[in-house]
Amino acid sequence: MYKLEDLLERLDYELIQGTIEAEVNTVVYDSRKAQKGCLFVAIKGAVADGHKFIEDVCKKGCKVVVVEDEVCVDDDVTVIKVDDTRYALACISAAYFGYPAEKLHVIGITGTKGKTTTTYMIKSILDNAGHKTGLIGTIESIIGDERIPSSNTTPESYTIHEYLRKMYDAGCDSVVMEVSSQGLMLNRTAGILFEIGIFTNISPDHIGPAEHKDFEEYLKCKSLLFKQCKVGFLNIDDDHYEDIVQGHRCSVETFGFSDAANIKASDVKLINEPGRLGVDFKVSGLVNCEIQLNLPGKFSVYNALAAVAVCRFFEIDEEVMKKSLLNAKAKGRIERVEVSNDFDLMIDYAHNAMSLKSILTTLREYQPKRLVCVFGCGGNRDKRRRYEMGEISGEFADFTIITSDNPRFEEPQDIIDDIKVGIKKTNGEYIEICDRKEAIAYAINNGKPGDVIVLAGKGHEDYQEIKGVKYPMDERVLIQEILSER
Ligand SMILES: CC(=O)N[C@H]1[C@@H](OP(=O)(O)OP(=O)(O)OC[C@H]2O[C@@H](n3ccc(=O)[nH]c3=O)[C@H](O)[C@@H]2O)O[C@H](CO)[C@@H](O)[C@@H]1O[C@H](C)C(=O)N[C@@H](C)C(=O)N[C@H](CCC(=O)O)C(=O)O
Ligand SMILES: Nc1ncnc2c1ncn2[C@@H]1O[C@H](COP(=O)(O)OP(=O)(O)OP(=O)(O)O)[C@@H](O)[C@H]1O
Ligand SMILES: N[C@H](CCC[C@H](N)C(=O)O)C(=O)O
Ligand SMILES: [Mg+2]
Repeated sequence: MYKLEDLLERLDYELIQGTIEAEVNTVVYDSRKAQKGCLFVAIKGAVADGHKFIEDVCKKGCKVVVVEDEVCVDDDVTVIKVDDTRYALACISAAYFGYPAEKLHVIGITGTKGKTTTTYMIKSILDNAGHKTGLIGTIESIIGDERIPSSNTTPESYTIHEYLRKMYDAGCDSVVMEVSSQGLMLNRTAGILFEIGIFTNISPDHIGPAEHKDFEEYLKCKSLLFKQCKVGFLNIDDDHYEDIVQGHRCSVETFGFSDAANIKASDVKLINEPGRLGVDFKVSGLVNCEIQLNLPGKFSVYNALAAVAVCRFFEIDEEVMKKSLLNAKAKGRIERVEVSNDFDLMIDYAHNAMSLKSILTTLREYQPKRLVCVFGCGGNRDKRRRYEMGEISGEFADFTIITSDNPRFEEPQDIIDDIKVGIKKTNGEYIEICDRKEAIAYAINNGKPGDVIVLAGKGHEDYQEIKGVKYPMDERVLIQEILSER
């Protein structure tokens, strides 16, 4: 049992009725999980308002409700009023799980692109150096040997503290987590003092009715991380570096190609050898060494520089760092799959115009004979992605194979038709093959020496979602089937 007073110790609140001596057995923020003796936090969400379920949770035996609005409940229920129930949920959850964030080295990464890739780089280095490192991000959360698939990049605060506690119990000493702008905005990480905060980059994204109202708000949310970390490692080359760093409350170290960077990259060499599409570069400033990556492009250099900064902080042995970075990879992030000695194939998670442009322009620098892009777009998602990705692929790939992604509740052909509107604005050559496996087979079976094929959009996903059902579909498996059927 937990004493309410203890759960509220870091929160400003008003006791409306009842007593802070009350005891509760669990904390819930979803009425469907309410049970006898629980504390319920009422959250106003994008779709529902938790306050509407208060009568229901009280009927189920809830002892304490934490609210923003006035509510009418029986006298035996304690009512706690706060300004922001999401913030309250974060404070209460931290207390409920025994403040696990304070028992771990917590590294948070924010930015529009590169978060997932950089978390895996850092986890791999720390683990190889003898730390035991948990991970929370877009693909999954990793707690010791357990891997839990994610539904959000940065989960709700309750889940974060639950996972951090499990990590601590599993013997982890550190955790690296993606901190999305929505996570910061919605107080999912409120109350956590990150030991390290990392900023990769920012460009317009996640702007829309369910996300941020405009770029200014998006920018402001990302900068919040540097008001709640001890040390910040920031990309100084980003156009919005000054905006992000403004108002910071941490010590700052910068990375980038700029001369002003504390950790500076130079002498970039793009490597295109049989079996290795990568990049080598020199690091100078606070760290002096040479790094080799088996990931292509300048953007991979940025992700690695952030990891190098973390290594300096943890005093990681240089050889361990270099070896770990050479082997670093994240599932579905420019993931190279061996299909032929003649040409390369990558699985990538680019699912909007910005990331598709970044992956295609990066691969173009390696001067492939042809750059072939296989992609579709998700159904029931922003339609602009379709026109824009069509245009990008038409402009930056030599040949596009338009196919299906997760059609969800839409007709795949309608989505393809939208993509065609974009691609037709360019002179880009394309064909459409709705079935994703057939599309990939076409790309592989028509691969020519020197080609680079990108399968964009599904990255780590191992399913295809059609009309509410997730059917197994892993591009790695499809490729093996295609190769064995040849
Ligand atoms: C818009 C948004 O951020 N939605 C997130 C949010 O849902 P919500 O709080 O708005 O939920 P809601 O359905 O309106 O319900 C409000 C409250 O009523 C409660 N409720 C609801 C129904 C009921 O019967 N009883 C009840 O008590 C709910 O439990 C909730 O507490 O809280 C949920 C639980 O934490 C999230 O899973 C959900 O993320 C959705 C799936 C989402 O798509 N979010 C995106 C915008 C997002 O957060 N993305 C970022 C970045 C991704 C990236 O890096 O690209 C992320 O971190 O994932
Ligand atoms: N530093 C970077 N700058 C620009 N593009 C990048 C960078 N790192 C990776 N990318 C590209 O963006 C895609 C997504 O990368 P990653 O998953 O690491 O980013 P993320 O910030 O976690 O994105 P998301 O918000 O989609 O989860 C990659 O597949 C790659 O094409
Ligand atoms: N978080 C993104 C992922 C998209 C991945 C892509 N495969 C799709 O289904 O559109 C979204 O849900 O819009
Ligand atoms: Mg991510």
